Amino acid sequence: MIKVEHLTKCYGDFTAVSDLSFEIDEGHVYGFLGPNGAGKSTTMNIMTGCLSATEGHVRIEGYDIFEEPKQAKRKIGYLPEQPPLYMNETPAEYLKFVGEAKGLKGGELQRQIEEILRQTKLEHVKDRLISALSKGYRQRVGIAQALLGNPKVIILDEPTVGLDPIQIIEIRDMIRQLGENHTVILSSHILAEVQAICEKVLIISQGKLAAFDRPENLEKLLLASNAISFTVEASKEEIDEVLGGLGQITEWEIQAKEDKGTMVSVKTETENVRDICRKLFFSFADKKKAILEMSSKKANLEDVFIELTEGEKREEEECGVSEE
Ligand SMILES: Nc1ncnc2c1ncn2[C@@H]1O[C@H](COP(=O)(O)OP(=O)(O)OP(=O)(O)O)[C@@H](O)[C@H]1O
Repeated sequence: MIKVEHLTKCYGDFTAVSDLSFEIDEGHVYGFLGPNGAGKSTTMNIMTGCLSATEGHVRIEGYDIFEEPKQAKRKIGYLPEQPPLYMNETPAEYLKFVGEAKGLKGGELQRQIEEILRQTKLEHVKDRLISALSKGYRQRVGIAQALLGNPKVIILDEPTVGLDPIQIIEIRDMIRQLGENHTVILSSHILAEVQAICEKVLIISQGKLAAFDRPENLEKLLLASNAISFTVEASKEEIDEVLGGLGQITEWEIQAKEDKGTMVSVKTETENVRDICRKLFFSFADKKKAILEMSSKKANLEDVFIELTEGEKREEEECGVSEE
C-alpha cells in the first residue's frame, strides 16, 4: 500500500533522514517510534507530499507522491504535528472548507461532515469557535479534517502531544477505532503509547530505520536480553563450571564476593527464563551449592528501544573518541 524506498532528506549539510526503506500493508495501525529529532516528522511530511526529498521514492498505492501528487494525496489524510486550524471558524465551517478543498461538494460533503463529527465526537461543539475549544477537542478537529474524503491511509504526527491523560485515552481509543477501517500510521516518542495502540512498530533513530516488527517480536530481537541475577554459595571456578555446562547462557558476570555468597548476573537468549532459573537451581543443588536469592527480568520493548537508539549514539561517541 505504501512503499518508501531509499528516502534521504538533507537540510543543508545535515542529513535528517538517511536511506530509509520500508513497506506499509493495508489495514494495520503502525507506530513510528523514535526519540526527539529522529526524523519522524520529516519522513511523514515527505510521505504526505508536504516536503520534497533529497533522494528516494514514496509510492502510495502505486502513485509516486512526487510525480503523481494529486492521485497519491487523495489516498492520505494527514494530521501534522501543528494542525493548520483556523481559530476564528467553527469545526463545522472548517470541515466544510477543508472538504471543498479536497474536492467534495453538496450532499456528499454534508454527509461526510456529519459522519466525521459523529465519529470524532465533535457534534456538541461543532458550532463553537475553534479558539474556544480545549487542546483535546482541537486535536479531534485536526483528526476530523484528515478523515474527509475517506482516505485509505491516516497519518498522525504525535497526535497526543500536550494532551491531558483523559484526552490521551480518548484520542487513543479514537485511533484504535480508525484502525478498523483505515491504515493508520502514527508517530510518537512515547513507547507505551505505541505499545498500547500499534500492531507494528518502526523504530527510527538518527534518520535511519533501526527496527520494524510487531512489538512482541521486537522484544525477542535483542539477543541475550533476558537477565537472571542470583547469589550462590560457590567459588568463581565452581560457578564457571556449572554455567559453562548449561549451554543456554550467552554470558555471565560474577559481580562481587560477599560474606553471604557470590552474586552472579547471567544473560540468556532463551525465551523461557523460568526454565533456566529451574536449571540453575538444580545444577547448583546437585553440587550441594545453595542459591540464596534469585530474580529474573525479561526484556521488554523499552529495552529494545533504548538499546537500538542509544546503541547508535554510543557507536558515534566511540567513533568520535577514536578519531581524536
Ligand atoms: N527545516 C529544517 N532545517 C534544518 N534542520 C531541520 C529542519 N527540520 C528538521 N530539522 C532537523 O532534522 C532532524 C529531524 O527532525 P524531525 O522534526 O523530523 O524529527 P522528529 O523525529 O519528528 O522529532 P520531534 O519528535 O522532536 O518532532 C532534527 O535534528 C531537526 O532539528
